[in-house]
Amino acid sequence: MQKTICLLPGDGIGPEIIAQAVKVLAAVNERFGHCLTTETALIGGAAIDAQGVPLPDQTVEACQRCDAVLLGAVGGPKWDAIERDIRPERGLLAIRKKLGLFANLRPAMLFPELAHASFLRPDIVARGIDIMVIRELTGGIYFGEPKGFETRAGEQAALNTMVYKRSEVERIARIGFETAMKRSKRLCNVDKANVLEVSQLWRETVIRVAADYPQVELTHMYVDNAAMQLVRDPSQFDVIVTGNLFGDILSDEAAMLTGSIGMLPSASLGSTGPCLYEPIHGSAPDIAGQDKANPLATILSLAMMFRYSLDLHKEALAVETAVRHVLEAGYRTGDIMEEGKMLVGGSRMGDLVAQKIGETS
Ligand SMILES: NC(=O)C1=CN([C@@H]2O[C@H](COP(=O)(O)OP(=O)(O)OC[C@H]3O[C@@H](n4cnc5c(N)ncnc54)[C@H](O)[C@@H]3O)[C@@H](O)[C@H]2O)C=CC1
Ligand SMILES: CC(C)CC(=O)C(=O)O
Ligand SMILES: [Mg+2]
Repeated sequence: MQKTICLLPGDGIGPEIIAQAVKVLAAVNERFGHCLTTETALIGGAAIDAQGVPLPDQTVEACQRCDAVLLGAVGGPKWDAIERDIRPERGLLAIRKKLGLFANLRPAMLFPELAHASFLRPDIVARGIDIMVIRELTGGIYFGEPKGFETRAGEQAALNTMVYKRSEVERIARIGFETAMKRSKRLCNVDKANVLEVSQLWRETVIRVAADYPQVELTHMYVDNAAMQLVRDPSQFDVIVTGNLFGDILSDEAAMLTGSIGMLPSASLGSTGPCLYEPIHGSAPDIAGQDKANPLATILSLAMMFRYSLDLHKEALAVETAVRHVLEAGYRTGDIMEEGKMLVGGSRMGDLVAQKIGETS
C-alpha cells in the first residue's frame, strides 16, 4: 500500500515521541511490504518561532493532501506569555476545526502487564478497565462565542461561551451509539444537565438519537459523579459520550487508571478527508529533551491510524501486539516503572517496539 502521513511533531516532547512512531512505521513498511511515507509540517510553538503563527497555511495544505495526520503535542512555557489568539494551543484547535474532526476517540485500556502501575486498589483494577471515551472535539466552550476580556461594573471580567447546536450533538451521539453497537451495547452519556441549558439540549438530543438504537442501553451521569465513579469503579463503564471540555478532563483522569497518561492514544475523526491521531497528553515541558517521554501513546495512536484511516487491521494489531510483548518482557519508561522491571528511555522503547514488529515477520 502507498499512502502519505503528515507528521506534526510540535513542541516539547512532541518531536521525541514522533521520532519513535516513525521507527515503528518503518518496521511496519518492512514487515508488510508497504510504502507508507511521511511529510513533516510545523504546528504550535515551533510554527510560531518559524513563521509567527501556530498553524501556517502550508501546514493545513500538507495535512489536506495527505492520507492521515500524526501529531505529537503543542505548547510550553516559552509561548505562555504571548497573545492568546496566536498561542500554540490555538494551532491545534484550528487544525481540528479545519479538518472537521468532531469526534475524538480516547480508549482507556489497562494492559494487564501494567496492573501494578494503575493508581487504583488492586481489587478494583482486577475488575478490568476498558473504556472508550468519545469526546466531541470541534464545539463547546473551547470554540464558543462570545469570548474574551471586558469590564463589568468597573471590574475586569473574562468570559467563554459553551454552546452546542443540535446537529453537533446528534452527530457525536451517533458515533457514541455506533461504537457501543460494536462493543458491549452500553452507552453512558455524561453531561451537567442539572445546571446547564447546553447540557439539557445535549441530553434531549442523545435521547432522541437513542430511538434509532434500541439495542443500546443508554444511561446518563452528571460529570461530577462520573469523575468520582471513574475512580470508584471504572469497570461499570464501556462507552462514554461527552462534550469537549468534560471529555478533555475525564480522559486525563481515565489515563491514570491505566498507569500513565503516556499510554493513552486517540483518534480525531471527521466525516470526510484526512483524520488526525495524537496521544492525549501534552508537550510535557518538564521532561522534554531528556529522553524520558513514554512514546507508547503515540505509537498506539499510529495503530489507531492504521485501523481507522488506512484500513490496515493486521498492521494495527501487529503494533499493539508488539507493545504488549515489550511490556511483557519487562521494559518500562519512567512513568510506568516498577520494582524489578527494566528502565529504558523513550528512544530505546521505540527501538524495542520496532524490533518486535520485525521479529514476528
Ligand atoms: N494535545 C496537546 O498538544 C496538548 C497540549 N498541552 C500543552 O502541553 C503543555 C504542558 O501541559 P501539562 O498540563 O503539563 O500537560 P502534559 O500532558 O504535557 O503533562 C502532564 C504531566 O504528565 C507527564 N507526561 C505527559 N506526557 C508524558 C509521556 N508521554 N511520558 C511520560 N510522562 C508524560 C508530564 O511530564 C507532566 O508531568 C501546555 O503548554 C499545554 O497547553 C496540554 C494538553 C494537550
Ligand atoms: C487544545 C488542547 C491543549 C486541549 C487538550 O488538552 C486536549 O485536547 O487534550
Ligand atoms: Mg487534554
